[in-house]
Amino acid sequence: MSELLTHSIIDAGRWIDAQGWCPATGGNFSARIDSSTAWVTASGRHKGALTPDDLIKVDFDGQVIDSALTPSAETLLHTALYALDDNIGAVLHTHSVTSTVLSRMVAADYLTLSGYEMQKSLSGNHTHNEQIGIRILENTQDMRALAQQLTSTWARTPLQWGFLVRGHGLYAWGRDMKEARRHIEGLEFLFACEREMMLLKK
Ligand SMILES: CSCCC(=O)C(=O)COP(=O)(O)O
Ligand SMILES: [Zn+2]
Repeated sequence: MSELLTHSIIDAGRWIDAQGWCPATGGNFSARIDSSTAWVTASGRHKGALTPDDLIKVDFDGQVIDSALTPSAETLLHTALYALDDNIGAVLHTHSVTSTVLSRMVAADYLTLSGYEMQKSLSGNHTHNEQIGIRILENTQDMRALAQQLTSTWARTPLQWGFLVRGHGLYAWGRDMKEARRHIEGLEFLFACEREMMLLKK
């Protein structure tokens, strides 16, 4: 089971790198093991060339279990998501050009999307006609503060599919790695469309 999980992270990393969404050690990934632990990528590794040795078991306080390696600097965002929603099985974080730029072009707390058929790539969406909001959190190097932003926004309104961190990148999740991959791919596609629309309107 654990081997399946670790390989799902390694495969996701190769795929994300092939899309150009995790340049220069950017991004990090994780998969839930059980109700209190997850596998997360080690900090500072190129996420397109991960091996099983680059994966670390952590608890939901971000504490390392049985490893001398340093987990992702952003581990607390992954573990906060697992603690917030028992249905989250995998989390992917990308540093695409589109997510980085778009999150700086929109000044508001939410990016609103509507009118796109590809909204249906996000679970629970059955029409292009709905308005969907993707929360934009303010970036900070203080991961406890960023995890706190996430937790307090969630307490007001639970988030779905993913969120942006301004000038930084995208987090997306799913019930399992397959769904997390669909959500990150769907969101990246929708963001690319939105960025293109904004540029054409200028
Ligand atoms: C050059 S990447 C800057 C850190 C970051 O935002 C990231 O996603 C990667 O950090 P990690 O510690 O997971 O390697
Ligand atoms: Zn990052």
